[in-house]
Amino acid sequence: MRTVLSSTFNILRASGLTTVFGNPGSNELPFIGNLPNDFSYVMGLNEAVVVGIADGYAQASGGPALVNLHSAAGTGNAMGALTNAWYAHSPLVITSGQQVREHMGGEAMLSNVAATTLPQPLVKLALEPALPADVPRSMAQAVHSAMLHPRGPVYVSIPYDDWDRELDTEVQARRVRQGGGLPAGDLDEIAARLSTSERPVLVLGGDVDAAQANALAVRLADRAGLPVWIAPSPYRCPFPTRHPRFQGVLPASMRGVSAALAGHDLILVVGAPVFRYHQYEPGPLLPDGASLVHITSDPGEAARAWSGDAFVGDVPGTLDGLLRRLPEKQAPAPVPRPRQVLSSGPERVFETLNQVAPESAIYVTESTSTADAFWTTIDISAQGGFYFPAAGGLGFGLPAALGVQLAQPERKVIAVIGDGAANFAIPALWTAARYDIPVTYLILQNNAYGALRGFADLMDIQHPPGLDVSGIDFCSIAEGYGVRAERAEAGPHLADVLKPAMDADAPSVIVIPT
Ligand SMILES: Cc1ncc(Cn2c(C)c(CCOP(=O)(O)OP(=O)(O)O)sc2=O)c(N)n1
Ligand SMILES: [Ca+2]
Repeated sequence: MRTVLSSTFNILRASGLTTVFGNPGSNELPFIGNLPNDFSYVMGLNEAVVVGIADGYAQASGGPALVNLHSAAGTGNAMGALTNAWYAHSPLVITSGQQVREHMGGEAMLSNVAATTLPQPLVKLALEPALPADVPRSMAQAVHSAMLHPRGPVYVSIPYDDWDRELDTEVQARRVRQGGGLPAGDLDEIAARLSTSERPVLVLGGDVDAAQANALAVRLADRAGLPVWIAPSPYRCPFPTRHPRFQGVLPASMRGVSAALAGHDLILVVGAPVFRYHQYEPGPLLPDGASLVHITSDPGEAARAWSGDAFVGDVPGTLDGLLRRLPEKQAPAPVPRPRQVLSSGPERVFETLNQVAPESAIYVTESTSTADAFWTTIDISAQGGFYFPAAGGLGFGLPAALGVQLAQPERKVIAVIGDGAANFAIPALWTAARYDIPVTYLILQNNAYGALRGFADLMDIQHPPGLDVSGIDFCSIAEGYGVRAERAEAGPHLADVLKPAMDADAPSVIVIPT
């Protein structure tokens, strides 16, 4: 018998969406209780964990991820994680169970009263089908919308009495393809501006890594002899950090960006907003004498940028188009930057990771005050080697590391989490143990919201409350969720602890006082 449920499963199967990341309520049982044998369910103990796992999975797999949340309360719990998914252009297909249609108007318990407005503005599309027969088509629309550039989360609220309704016709799975390369005239103009500028510089954003275009970016930098910066507040790593042209991550302020790029006459930004500033340090938007060309697949980023001429097109196609227009000559290799050997706790941790982590390791980080030390020290060369909460919303690292590991089982995922951030989604450790997902977690324990101490100084705010998070025994908490844990010092023997933990095919937590 053809039902809304069977037809929806056919649509999901055709889209490769056979893993459901969820946390259930009674509204969701008719859906998850009838999953076909080729579907699986990955549970998080709250919806922030569920969406964090799905976000990591979607980003690391390059495809959509299917989420199932419980009505309004579950959607509300997920909103923090959705801020990150939104800014990471993460294609999440979020379904939420709705009360039966007869109960909705009177707001019976577990009614999602404002289902299509509740997740706004953090979804591209929010649907609640007007009739049961439209659920399968709505699901197909949601999947295509999530995957069309600019990609992003979508939301479908489904009354739970829809699932067993019979359907007269089967909704057929459809293919939707999207073009997107820049017109030849635009590519000619950008290539000409690159060729005629005296001191051009390349600034790359996370969308380059999301588009699997790092190698194209390296070829462009080498061909045109460009120094390369990563755009402020990176959520992915678009360029090898040991490449001789790599200069570092741009400071996340107007004054900082202009100071770092001073002396360049053309700034070519690819796959990043212009720019994701963070700390407010007013100053010139561009250095004297500089012009900016901005390439993005997101019309919203193009429209709201503070400066530059923007071209909306897909990142790989544009990089490839520019390469075809630049002379074949290889610019002379620059002198490699001297490696700074730093000795503070976090730097020693990152140096140790360079020694023991495999080349293909993937870092998921959420340790805000150590970000500069991380980018100064860590070796990241492989595509898809780094994930950070795109909106800075804490509670990403612990669950997203699980999603990344599920999507990339052949690569080692190492999560570096601040002792403050760890508390925002600590129940993710239960999922790590339950599904035996072998992430190695490093919790850097400085007993403080270290980044906020820095901001308090920057903002000249004396001794604000709420920055002390001392007294947390993460080893007991981890063991309580079923994950092996130990403490280790950031010193010469750290490798002796990290190596066996990383080699073990099981999750582990290593707490490092810093
Ligand atoms: C959901 C959420 N809540 C609060 C914050 C504010 N916040 C907070 C609370 C930070 C402290 C992070 O402390 P940590 O221990 O994780 O890392 P550091 O000590 O290295 O800064 S950084 C920051 O922006 C946030 N970003 N996201
Ligand atoms: Ca901390």
